[in-house]
Order: sequence, then C-alpha cells, then structure tokens
Amino acid sequence: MGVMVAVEGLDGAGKATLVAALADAAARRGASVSTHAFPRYDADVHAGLAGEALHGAHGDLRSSVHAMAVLFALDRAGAAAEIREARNTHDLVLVDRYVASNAAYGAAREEQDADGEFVAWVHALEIDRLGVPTPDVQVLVRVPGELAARRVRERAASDPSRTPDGYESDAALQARCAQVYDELVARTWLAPWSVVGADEGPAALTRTAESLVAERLGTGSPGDISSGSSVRSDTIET
Ligand SMILES: Nc1ncnc2c1ncn2[C@@H]1O[C@H](COP(=O)(O)OP(=O)(O)OP(=O)(O)O)[C@@H](O)[C@H]1O
Ligand SMILES: Cc1cn([C@H]2C[C@H](O)[C@@H](COP(=O)(O)O)O2)c(=O)[nH]c1=O
Repeated sequence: MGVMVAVEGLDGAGKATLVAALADAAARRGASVSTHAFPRYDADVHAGLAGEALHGAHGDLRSSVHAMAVLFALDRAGAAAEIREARNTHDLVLVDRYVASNAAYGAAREEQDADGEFVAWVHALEIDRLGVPTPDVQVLVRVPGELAARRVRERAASDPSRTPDGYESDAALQARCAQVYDELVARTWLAPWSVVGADEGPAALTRTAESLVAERLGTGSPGDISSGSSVRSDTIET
C-alpha cells in the first residue's frame, strides 16, 4: 500500500509546484507516483459548478459556505475509488488540496476556528459519511499572505486563464484561512502534518518537505517518502 500525502496551503502558496517537484524526485528514485489535484474542475460536475461559482456564476451559490463545501466534498467523493486504487498500485499518492482545504476555507468564511462547528461538519461529511480516504500525512506550505497574493497576481498577469477567483481576491479571507490552517496543524487534524516555509526556493523546499514527511512516516532513509511503514493518522475526532 502506497503512502498518501496531501499538500495544503493558501492560494498561490506553491502547492502545485511542490507536488510536481516531489513527484519528480520520487520518480527519479524509481518510485511509482500518482498525482491528483482538487478541485477537478474539468472532470467532475460538482467541481465545475464550484469553479464557475467562484467566478461569479450561478446566482448566490458562492454565498453559501456549506453549499460550496458540499460541491467540493462531492468532487472528492467521486474520486475516492480512484484514490484508493492509486494507493493500492503506487508507492506514492500525492494530492494537491484535499479535505483540509474544505475545513480551512469554510471555517475561515464562517469566521470560526478549527474547534468550531464547521470543521467538525467537514469531517463528519467527507470522512464519516462520504468515505473519502484519510491521507497518511498532510504538508502545509506556509507562506505569508502577501507573498501568496503576489504570486496569484503575477500568475494571472502571465496567464489570463488564471484570473483570481472570489476566494483568491479576498485578502481578509486568506488571512483567516492561514490562521485556521495553523490551528488544524496544531490539532493534528485528520492526519499528522509537516510544515514547510516560504523562505526556500522550490528545490530546497522539496528537499525539506521530503525529509519532514519521511520523518512523519518513520521511513528508514531521510527523504524517502515513497516506501516504508506509514503511520496511520492519529486523527483528532471532532
Ligand atoms: N518555492 C517557491 N519559490 C518561488 N516561487 C514559487 C515557489 N513555489 C511556487 N512558486 C511560484 O508561485 C506561483 C504559484 O505557485 P503554485 O501554482 O504552485 O501555487 P498553488 O499553491 O498551487 O496555487 P493555487 O492554489 O492558487 O492553485 C507560481 O507562479 C510558481 O511558479
Ligand atoms: C479543494 C477545495 C478548494 N477550496 C477553495 C480553495 C481555493 O480558494 C478555491 C479553488 O481552489 P484552487 O486550488 O484555487 O483551484 O476553492 C475549498 O474551499 N474547498 C476545497 O475542498
């Protein structure tokens, strides 16, 4: 059974960049790697609707925190079998955004902390009811909000298809979301966490992430996150 690592963080934190680098590094060592990203805008109707709502479509859909979270959750539920299969057939399963994104963004929108009703509701919905697989480790790419926002703006300037959506352009929401992520880490919510910082370029960040995740997983060799015994989540039930 492969190791499943979910990468989390603010919009523009560098999650996709880290996932790609981790996948490359593991593949170079001969590991089989399966990568996934949520929301699956083009592959799942729920994610597609959520993406359109983030850009202003579908009337007042975006204003409902729970409706948006249900759409993101149904997207993941639709991928649950694929993720289980990937775990059975690959050494390493990497996921760019996962259940904790729903917890962090929804709680931030509701102005709740990680001990609040919203985070408990996400756990009950996604893990307990929809049977979404629990990751072995979560990595928080923890960057200052201003840096993440600058990256989002610069990315949009060079790629018009990445126009900032309603969450990305809300600095106050991103700031609250960063706070909730820190609380989820402190509570070991859902699974153990490793935190990587913003003061490193992609290559150094990847090496740090690999070492920290290997440490969390208790694998023999530092940096080898694709094999060895995986520590199942010491989940905090909420
Ligand atoms: N460690 C890094 N150092 C410098 N620039 C980086 C780093 N990581 C990512 N970037 C740059 O920041 C921008 C955002 O990165 P990326 O797309 O990986 O973020 P993301 O967290 O996946 O964003 P989103 O959630 O909005 O899709 C990209 O232009 C990327 O090249
Ligand atoms: C998967 C997921 C995402 N979100 C939020 C986080 C982002 O602001 C947007 C879109 O994600 P992207 O990575 O910028 O494409 O949606 C969420 O609230 N819940 C989720 O499960």
